[in-house]
Amino acid sequence: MLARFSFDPFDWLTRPTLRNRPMPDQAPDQANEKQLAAAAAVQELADGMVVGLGSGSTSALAIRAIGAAVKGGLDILGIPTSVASEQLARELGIPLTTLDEHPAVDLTIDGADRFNDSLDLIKGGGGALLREKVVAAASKRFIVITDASKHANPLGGFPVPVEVIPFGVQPVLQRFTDLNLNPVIRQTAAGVPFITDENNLIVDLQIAAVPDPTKLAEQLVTPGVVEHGLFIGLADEVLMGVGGGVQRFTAS
Ligand SMILES: O=C(CO)[C@H](O)[C@H](O)COP(=O)(O)O
Repeated sequence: MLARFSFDPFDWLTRPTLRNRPMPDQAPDQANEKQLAAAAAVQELADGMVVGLGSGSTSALAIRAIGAAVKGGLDILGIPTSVASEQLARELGIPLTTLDEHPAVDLTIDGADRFNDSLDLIKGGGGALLREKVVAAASKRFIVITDASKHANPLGGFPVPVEVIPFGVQPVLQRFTDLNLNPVIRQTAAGVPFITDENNLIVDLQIAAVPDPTKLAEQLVTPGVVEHGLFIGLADEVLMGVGGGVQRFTAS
């Protein structure tokens, strides 16, 4: 029988769900950095665009700014990457569409849990990585918005989420344990497994650093895994709020 729990330095992450996740305590600077990055990304929108709407607290700020722009006359269609983002976009009156109607997305704006100088990302802290990756991969341009705490070389300092079908979770846990990846099934505040918008489980790999994201991504491909939170070669730019401004990282 696999041990399901060990010391969890990311305990806050494993408890709440995306839908009811309280914002972890964040310094005013961090909140301001997120706001600056979100506002800068929204400047890139233009009439007629199909826009991927990311998930998480930074994306929510961008969605709010998009909602205000739409009220002011901006003519776009949004494709949300989670149920939570869809609810927020609807509340704000942002017209929505689907990948069935628009399989090519002009621009997606989404947050990240970590990024490195190569613009490899760890995503899925909110459990929305599957839809996020589908939308990012369908996008002509993918802009990531973060505060300064998300920049990490090597990539790491945050668990790598993996979305797994419930039927296959035990063999997947066994494989990841054999690879010394310290897998833990994500739990909600109520102590039951977190269920994604696609009705799967999230297994968080509690590893300190990901010096070779491509190698780890290859190791994660095994039956039962639907997708993982390593976004490699997808981001075109990261807009990182830092201090009172925005630092722009571009893919080389
Ligand atoms: O990948 C994500 C959700 O699945 C989020 O983009 C990521 O967790 C960043 O969230 P926040 O902006 O709240 O820090």
